[in-house]
Amino acid sequence: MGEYTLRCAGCGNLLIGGAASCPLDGGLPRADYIERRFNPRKLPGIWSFIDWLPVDGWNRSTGASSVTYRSSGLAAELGLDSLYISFSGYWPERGALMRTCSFKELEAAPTMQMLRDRKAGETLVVASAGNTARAFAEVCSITDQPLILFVPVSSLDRIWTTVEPGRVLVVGVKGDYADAIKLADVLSSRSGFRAEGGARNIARRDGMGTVLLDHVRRFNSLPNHYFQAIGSGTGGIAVWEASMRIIEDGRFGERLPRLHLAQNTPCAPVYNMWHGMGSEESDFDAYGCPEGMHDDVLFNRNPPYAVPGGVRDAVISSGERIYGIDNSRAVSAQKLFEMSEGIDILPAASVAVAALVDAVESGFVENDDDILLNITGGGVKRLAEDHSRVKLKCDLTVGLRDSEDALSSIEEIFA
Ligand SMILES: Cc1ncc(COP(=O)(O)O)c(C=O)c1O
Repeated sequence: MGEYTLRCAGCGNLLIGGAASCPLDGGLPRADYIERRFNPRKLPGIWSFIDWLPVDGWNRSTGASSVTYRSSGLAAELGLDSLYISFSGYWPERGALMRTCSFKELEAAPTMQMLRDRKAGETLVVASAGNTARAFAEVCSITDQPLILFVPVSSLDRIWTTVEPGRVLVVGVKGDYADAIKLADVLSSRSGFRAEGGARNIARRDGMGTVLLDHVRRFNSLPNHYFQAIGSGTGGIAVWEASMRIIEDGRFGERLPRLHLAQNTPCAPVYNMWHGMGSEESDFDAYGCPEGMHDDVLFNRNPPYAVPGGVRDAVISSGERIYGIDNSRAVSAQKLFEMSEGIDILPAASVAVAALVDAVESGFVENDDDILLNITGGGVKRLAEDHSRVKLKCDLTVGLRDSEDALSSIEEIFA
């Protein structure tokens, strides 16, 4: 089981009592696991990495892992010798069994297990524009844990499960993802509720870090490059942290994989900040963000960019770059991937493919480099061939200004 002490990812200060933030510099909490060797166990899915997950137990019915394979189709199109694809989604022919079809399932399963281990009986509160909500709804329905989801009304169509929905309350928010986060924050500050925590949630990060661990388990070394589409960038931080643990083991390489993180322009706060451009809310309002994005799940107004242990530290420490991908490049990349690999992918994932195409064209990667491309979601069409989906009904709709009565009634229901 993943025994650890909690430390600040910035200054290394020991954090007590599951702190979400370092009192000295505000840095992200990071699990410092007692186990220093990479030693996957004979357990199903992500639970095989249990020594580096902040959980005591595991649940056989949850925890589907990503699948890593060596590409031939896309690799040939791009002239790459060693392109590895990490696929999070549903593609049983490759062994990928994530029925909610995105890497958010890697976050949901250990988060719910950690909550169960704590035995505090709290109800988890999650704000999401889609894929995260779906992942948590599925996992909580399987594990029979209560969950409250705050989802922008425009994203409600994305909330479905492949099992009978459990104790999941769906709150439709009249507003965008940022408004959903504000309302979730208000509710989770009340007694009996717990915020999921976003980038500050170590279970979430270490769950996503298993993408890198699966690559190392299968191919016995760290890749030279890692490509991913980001909104908050938490997956990038997670892979950086997992890589540091692997390097400490000493058997799989000494160099951190270079992080190539990609955002969908013009709604791209991390890209703007990295390139020294303004990232004011008003800039994005002027573009009407997230409207018109190739995938609006990639828009996060407040990413953990400058916080100690956050995205900026990860990219500086690992080297490489943050890409701005416009819709037309993302559309072409999606077609290229689906045609060459033979599986449908979520639009968000195509932004990472476009970044890889850009890197190849610009000479940022060599043909014989080991490259890990994270396809963060896919297989929705493939899933429809095997499983039916249950759309979750919206239990109530609230706006930022008229939320108090609704929040009080939720408190009563879940008290
Ligand atoms: C499929 C997919 N890829 C990538 C991302 C970006 O993840 P993050 O916001 O953690 O950077 C998301 C976010 O929801 C997603 O759903």
